[in-house]
Amino acid sequence: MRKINVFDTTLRDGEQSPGVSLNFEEKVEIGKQLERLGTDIIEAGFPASSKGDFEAVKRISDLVSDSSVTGLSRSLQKDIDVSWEALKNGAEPRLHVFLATSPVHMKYKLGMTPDQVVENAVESVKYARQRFPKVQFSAEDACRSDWDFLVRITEQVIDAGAEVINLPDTVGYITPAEIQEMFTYMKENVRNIEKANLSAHCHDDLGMAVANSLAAVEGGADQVECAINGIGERAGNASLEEIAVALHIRGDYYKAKTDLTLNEVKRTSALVSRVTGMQVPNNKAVVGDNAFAHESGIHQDGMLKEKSTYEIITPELVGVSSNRMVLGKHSGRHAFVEKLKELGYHNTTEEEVKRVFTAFKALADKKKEVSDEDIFALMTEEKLDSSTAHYELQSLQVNYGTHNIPTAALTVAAPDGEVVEEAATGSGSVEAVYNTIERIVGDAITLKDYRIQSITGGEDALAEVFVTVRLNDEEAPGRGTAHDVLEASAKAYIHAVNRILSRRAEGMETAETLEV
Ligand SMILES: CC(=O)SCCNC(=O)CCNC(=O)[C@H](O)C(C)(C)COP(=O)(O)OP(=O)(O)OC[C@H]1O[C@@H](n2cnc3c(N)ncnc32)[C@H](O)[C@@H]1OP(=O)(O)O
Ligand SMILES: CC(C)C(=O)C(=O)O
Repeated sequence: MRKINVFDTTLRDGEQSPGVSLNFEEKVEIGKQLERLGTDIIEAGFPASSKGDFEAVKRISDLVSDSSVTGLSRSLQKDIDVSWEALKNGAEPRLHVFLATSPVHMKYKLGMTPDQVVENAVESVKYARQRFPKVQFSAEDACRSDWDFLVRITEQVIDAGAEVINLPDTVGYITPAEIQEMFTYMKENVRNIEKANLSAHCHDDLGMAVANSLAAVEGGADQVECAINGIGERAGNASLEEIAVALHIRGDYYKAKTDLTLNEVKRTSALVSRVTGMQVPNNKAVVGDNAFAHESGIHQDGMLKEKSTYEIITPELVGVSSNRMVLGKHSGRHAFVEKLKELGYHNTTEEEVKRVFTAFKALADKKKEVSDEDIFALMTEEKLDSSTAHYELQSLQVNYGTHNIPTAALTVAAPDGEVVEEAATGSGSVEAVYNTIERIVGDAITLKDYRIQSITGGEDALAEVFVTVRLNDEEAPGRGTAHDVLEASAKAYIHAVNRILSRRAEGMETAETLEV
């Protein structure tokens, strides 16, 4: 296995993400975490760009000993001098100096001829080598540069003392096949290439930064430059975690590996996301919240039988505690029964599972994700309420408007099996529902207490209603759970009535038994 050096640029190119500006403490915290992650090189900033960046690069360079710390410099002696001041006390000071090599950059941005660019780059590398033990030269916009010009400048900066040559895809333009061919070309045509390592630094403008970095490795790159969560200028850099995990999982194909401590990946990603304020999308590979979540019934069933059916990366590999089975509208019975067991329901009958699964599917149609608390509520209803089911709500419709009298229409299965339809008005929607139930039961019912709470947070949370009602001389509490507040209110009321009727039936049974 070939070792690939990981050059992290979260603190330099990553900080160039529009809207991101890290203070001293934040940069140092990320620097320490990158060392824990095991990155070979940490590009801590651009020392000549500001006093703050200078101080942060200096602090990280002084503090970090297990990674080599570097800073970026233009091809100017004053930038190199400032970088030396920031990095000189580090364990392995290294300079990253760059100059553009593409026709468009040389002509319009730098106003230099190709010969002047070569001359200037060589001078800077020689100057830097008088201080730094290790110098990396980047040919900015290499992927839009003439390959033979790249060969020429590379040979000369290697002769001047550069030991790493970076060929960046500065504007995210190249394709995987092209970059692989370009690296192969450089390996085959640069006469002194054995004295230097080649590095790839890819941007994601066309969404190919990770694919291009891996293709560069196939073409012979010894180093990849990347950022945590793929942050960076414009659409960002290649994402470090995706490259590292791809090399780990597909080492059989790439025949290459990194020395990263992969189980620090998730923690590093979370830190960078929190500190930069750049949220990681849920569906982001490796570190997104959904990366180890399974929602559909067929996938969940496969996972329960054998994890490798649908999981090529174990969550533990990158420091995520476990995968997640999300119960939602696409889930099936296998995952549902597994969840019941996990929640401690070991002795459920097939009939119970069937009924609760039906209620779960109905809820999942209305709610994005069914939580453990929701399932507890459904099971509580099943366990406690099916035994007292005298009246059973079948459907409910409420008509409410600020200028109308609220009207409710309910369909309820009565204790004798008859399906009754009734309607009534009220001063509010809940009262209209309760007046309708009173008509169906055919007896005076008084509401003594009414309380409502949501079971989980969010707009689509389940509502739980608690009531106390009085029917003739008897009082009973009732509880109802539903996605809708009015349905939960109706269920709670009917539940209380059913309890009173059950109590009466039990009393009668006892009296009859006593008589016998
Ligand atoms: C591809 C990349 O990501 S490169 C890194 C980009 N990162 C940054 O630019 C962040 C930090 N930059 C800064 O803080 C500032 O741009 C500074 C301090 C570096 C320079 O600021 P200023 O002196 O105000 O110059 P400004 O940024 O406007 O222009 C850049 C100048 O550097 C020149 N330049 C650009 N690249 C290089 C280079 N590699 N070597 C030498 N000069 C360069 C430009 O031609 C321009 O020169 P000019 O003023 O003679 O036209
Ligand atoms: C300075 C270089 C490496 C760079 O950031 C780029 O070309 O994108």
